[in-house]
Amino acid sequence: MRIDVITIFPGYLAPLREALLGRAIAAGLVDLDVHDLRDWTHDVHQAVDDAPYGGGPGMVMRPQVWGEALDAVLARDARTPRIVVPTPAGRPFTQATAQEWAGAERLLFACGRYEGIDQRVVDDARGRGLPVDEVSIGDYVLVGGEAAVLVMVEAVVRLLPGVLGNPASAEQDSFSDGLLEGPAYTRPETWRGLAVPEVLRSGNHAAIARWRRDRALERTAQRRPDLLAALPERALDKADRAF
Ligand SMILES: Nc1c(O)cccc1[N+](=O)[O-]
Repeated sequence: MRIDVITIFPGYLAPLREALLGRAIAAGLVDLDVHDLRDWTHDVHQAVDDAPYGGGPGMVMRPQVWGEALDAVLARDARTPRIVVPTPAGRPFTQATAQEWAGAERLLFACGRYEGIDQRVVDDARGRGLPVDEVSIGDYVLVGGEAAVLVMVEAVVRLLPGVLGNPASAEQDSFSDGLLEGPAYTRPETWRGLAVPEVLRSGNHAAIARWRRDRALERTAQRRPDLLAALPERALDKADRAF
């Protein structure tokens, strides 16, 4: 997978070259290119924004600069990318989104700042038949899209074949089966007077699996009833319903 990121703060994306993601790049599973949007400005001040039409607070990122940057970065590789624009006005980014994007040959993240990118940049890309996703990682206000890119790239890259040491862990993660993960424990058996649930030390794998499923159902019902309501009928077996 090739990943391009266009931003006015390239240094913000440095963590993408650390740890698991860094190892995926070193192993050749991911090609990462981070581009400075200001490389496509032509004025001494390297201006990337301007006042919004219609007035109002803040500044809007200029279409000319973004258009040139996207054209140049698109031309760097023959593979057509899914263009991703992180924005509070986007559709929610979920584990399903990460799984969908993990199948893409190329992702191109366009990081907006200020009040966002002139809408015509997205409209022009879509008008040329390019897939553009405007997505949000959550209902809160960030200063720009870079933090969202760190989140989304990690969620996607960990799903790529060969990235995780144990692929099974991706299948057992929270959300992968539509439920939140239940509590986890490790040694010692008792810590500050708190003991590990006996079933987990029983060696009875069927009982352990049932206990874990019940804790996941319980936690999801308590913390994210919306996820439980969204589960397809077939996702809950008879034992689940008895829970
Ligand atoms: N929430 C937010 C924002 O305020 C600015 C850029 C991107 C996002 N987001 O992806 O959620």
